Amino acid sequence: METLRINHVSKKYGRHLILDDVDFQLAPGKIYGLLGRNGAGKSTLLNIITGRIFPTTGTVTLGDLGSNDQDRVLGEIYLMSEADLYPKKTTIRRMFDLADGAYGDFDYQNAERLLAAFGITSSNQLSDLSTGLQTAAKLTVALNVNASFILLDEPVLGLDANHRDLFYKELIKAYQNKPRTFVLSTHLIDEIQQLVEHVIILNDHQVVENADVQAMLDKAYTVSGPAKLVDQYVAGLRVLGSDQLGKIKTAYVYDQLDNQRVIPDQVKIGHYDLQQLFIHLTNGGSDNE
Ligand SMILES: Nc1ncnc2c1ncn2[C@@H]1O[C@H](COP(=O)(O)OP(=O)(O)OP(=O)(O)O)[C@@H](O)[C@H]1O
Repeated sequence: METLRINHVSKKYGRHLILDDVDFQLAPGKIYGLLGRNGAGKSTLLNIITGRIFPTTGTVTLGDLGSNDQDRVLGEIYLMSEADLYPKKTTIRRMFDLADGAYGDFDYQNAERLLAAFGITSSNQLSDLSTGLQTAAKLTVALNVNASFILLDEPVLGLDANHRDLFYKELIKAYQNKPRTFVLSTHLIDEIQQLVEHVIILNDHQVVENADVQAMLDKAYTVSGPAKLVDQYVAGLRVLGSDQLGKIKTAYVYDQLDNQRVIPDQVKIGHYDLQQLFIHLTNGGSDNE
């Protein structure tokens, strides 16, 4: 399997810049999170990667396939999105057949098993299902399609907690049975923190973080205590934001701590999670500093 490269992609709608020089790679067999606030450009980017929208500048390439091999590139990428591309009255069985026709080797048996777990059958029409069960049907296609890169735009839209839990377990199962690259674009960051290995964060039209989750969390420290001592301790470190309650300040550091720096008794060091990190990286400096 080969690496999918998003090369300096920019997108403008009229004078509005939606994506600005977005450049990153998707390695084979890895689970990614694509995160960004509402309107950050995630769906636009996923649509560009799957050839549904053209970029204004930049390219998407797979391995050493050239621009003449666009069909082969697109044949390796599947996008599940909220957009309803199916004609009215399409049955789920027909969705399976379409995925089989386009990508070959659709796993009908596993798909039927998963549908049953979601409480639906393949004779159901997509448009007759509730929002959550439409998502479940689309996820069933996505987890059983024969593509090397599976992009999931809002994969848990409308799913209840039980069905979200089922989806996360099935995603791991699908990945373990046949390692492929999955990209999850979701706002439920807490729920995917354990699932994704690598995160790409879009903010203000650009990629502001592109790193392994563990490496990110390893430098996400809270430093709390009397404001003056906290300020002294974090001087020179990258601080994303801070909260202050009375005289107690908490600074959100995103940096390696300096082992040589003595931690004063009244200062406590802790960790914060991916969701907090996301908020601080994308809040446009509106912290209570
Ligand atoms: N066809 C279009 N014409 C003009 N502007 C568009 C078009 N499609 C998207 N946009 C704009 O591009 C921006 C990014 O939209 P996009 O749907 O990619 O964001 P997103 O990160 O997926 O957002 P959300 O998390 O809310 O779904 C938004 O400001 C949106 O209004």
